[in-house]
Amino acid sequence: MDYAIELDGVTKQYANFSLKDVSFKVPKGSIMGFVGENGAGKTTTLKAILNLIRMDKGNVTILGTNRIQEDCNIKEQIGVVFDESYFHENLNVNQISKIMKHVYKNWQPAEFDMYVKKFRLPTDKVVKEYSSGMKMKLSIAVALSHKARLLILDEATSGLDPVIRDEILDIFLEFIQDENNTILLSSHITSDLEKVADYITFIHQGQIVFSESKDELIYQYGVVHCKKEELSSLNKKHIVGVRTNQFGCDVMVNNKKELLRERKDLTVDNTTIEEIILFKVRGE
Ligand SMILES: Nc1ncnc2c1ncn2[C@@H]1O[C@H](COP(=O)(O)OP(=O)(O)OP(=O)(O)O)[C@@H](O)[C@H]1O
Repeated sequence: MDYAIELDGVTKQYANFSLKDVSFKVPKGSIMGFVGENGAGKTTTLKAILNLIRMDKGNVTILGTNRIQEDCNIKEQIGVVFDESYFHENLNVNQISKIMKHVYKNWQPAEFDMYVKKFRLPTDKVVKEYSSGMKMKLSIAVALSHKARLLILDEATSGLDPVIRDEILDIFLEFIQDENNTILLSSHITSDLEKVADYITFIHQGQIVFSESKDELIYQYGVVHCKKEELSSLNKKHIVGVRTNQFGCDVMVNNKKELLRERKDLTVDNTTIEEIILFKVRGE
């Protein structure tokens, strides 16, 4: 398989936080959803990928190079959206388009105008008069208008209303119809990722908990409801987390097919990405 991004043992130590030995791969032609709680290390990981911070250890290969800082051609092929706006506050969209022509060799003014209309961005206002959602849409419009092959988006859809979020998710799905295009998208909104992601990488306290195909996760994981006294009879190797309540236990398992082969008496319910994450983080 061809990969757009490969992280191998990426480590970064801050005073009160460390990214520990982070390794995962983003296959070309796919959307990878990157999830984790506030402060789990998502932005730090994305910055390490883009060489915006210096890693203590590890290696990142992005679009085939591990020297992104020296490779302007590769930089041109990456569209980046972080949650802060990086456009000058006194510019309007027409002025931004003129500037971008000098930043990107492949700047597409007509495509940019199309996104400006689609995202209903006001052309008569300057950036400082934009709402935070408008600023986010502007960043996404720019990222999509220079023939990028890879989009790296940090919480890019989080501040947007459901209608425009849905439109943008459809644009992302369209973008990866070209199998050379890839998206790495961090988000708290797991329903968005359930809609568009092919793979999910979950980071918790600076460490990767899993990086797997979304369909496999949903197909393999499930929830067993049982009485507390039945818990010890379940094969431990399948158990990811347990939550007890006044009626009994909910048990997240990671191989429902095998468990059902071993225990024909059990019923295993289907689950969601959100539930898997909650069990991993908050399960006993
Ligand atoms: N430059 C820095 N110096 C010291 N600590 C930092 C620095 N940048 C980030 N951190 C710490 O690293 C941890 C992870 O931050 P990061 O922004 O990567 O999390 P995140 O998963 O993106 O969170 P959120 O979902 O809230 O954006 C936090 O505890 C943060 O305070």
